[in-house]
Amino acid sequence: MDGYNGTLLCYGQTGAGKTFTMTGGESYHHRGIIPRAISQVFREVHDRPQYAYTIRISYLEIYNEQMVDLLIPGAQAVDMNVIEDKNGCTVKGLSQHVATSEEDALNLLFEGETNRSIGDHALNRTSSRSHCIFSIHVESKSRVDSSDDVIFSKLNLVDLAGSERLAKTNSTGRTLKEAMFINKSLTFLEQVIIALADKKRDHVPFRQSGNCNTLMIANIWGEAAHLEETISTLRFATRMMCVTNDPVVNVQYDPLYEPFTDSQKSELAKRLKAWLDGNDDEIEIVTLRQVKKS
Ligand SMILES: Nc1ncnc2c1ncn2[C@@H]1O[C@H](COP(=O)(O)OP(=O)(O)OP(=O)(O)O)[C@@H](O)[C@H]1O
Repeated sequence: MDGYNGTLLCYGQTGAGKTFTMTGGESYHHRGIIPRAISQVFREVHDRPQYAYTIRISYLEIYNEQMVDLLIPGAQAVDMNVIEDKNGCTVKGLSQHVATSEEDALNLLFEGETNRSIGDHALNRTSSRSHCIFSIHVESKSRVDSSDDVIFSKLNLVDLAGSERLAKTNSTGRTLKEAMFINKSLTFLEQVIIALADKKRDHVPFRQSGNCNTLMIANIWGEAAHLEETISTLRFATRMMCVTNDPVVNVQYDPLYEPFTDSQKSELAKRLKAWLDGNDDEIEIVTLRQVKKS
């Protein structure tokens, strides 16, 4: 709520409880981190009337190396690119939906959930076959001070697909192909974390994401049969703990609040008068907002 980006991700072997942690079980009592985060965000919005907040939601799935917008009905892999700007990485083309209440945001979560790719294998009947990123975009502006600063931040809630030993999941055909993509992308993630954790390395094999508070939840399946996977997850978590980050607040100047020159003011006054007289219907809400400010 204060302008820092945050990422929370669940990592671990298939069936260890990542989706259960992130989204939750069927009852309200077992709701996961995403619905809890949504509640908390709207509670904070309510408790901070001195700020005007706009909350937007996006829900991205990465399935077999293709990006899918889960909030577009009949979601297909559409044209989206990852672009990097000073606020970090953004997916261009991914839809963002304004949520004015907790209920709106939960509906978007459920809508996205129904579009997710789920498969069935020996270790999990409802295994996520993709990586999913539910993002809460927060934009805020003070209502009380005269500053024109707008603060942006983003909370990414990430449910990674599970790492899996192909022999254990008896995967064949489509499930096998998915598993190979999942394992490949998790290997890339591991390489990035190893590089970020190693202070002596100056090359990181991906974009440096930099300004994000990051928390990883390591999900394990605590049975002897899964000891090997548990050790591998804990080893990865240990590496993750060595990564340091330097989060910053994302502030931008709102160009809509640029002060007007005298000639712009008189032009606006003329157009406003015409609009009030019913002779000019081209004035938009944005213009009225500018006028109010000036
Ligand atoms: N703490 C828990 N309490 C009760 N049930 C749980 C718990 N954790 C996981 N489960 C159940 O175990 C099963 C597997 O969990 P889940 O689908 O969350 O695993 P996952 O790590 O997301 O697996 P995958 O990587 O294959 O998607 C689900 O039926 C889930 O409801």
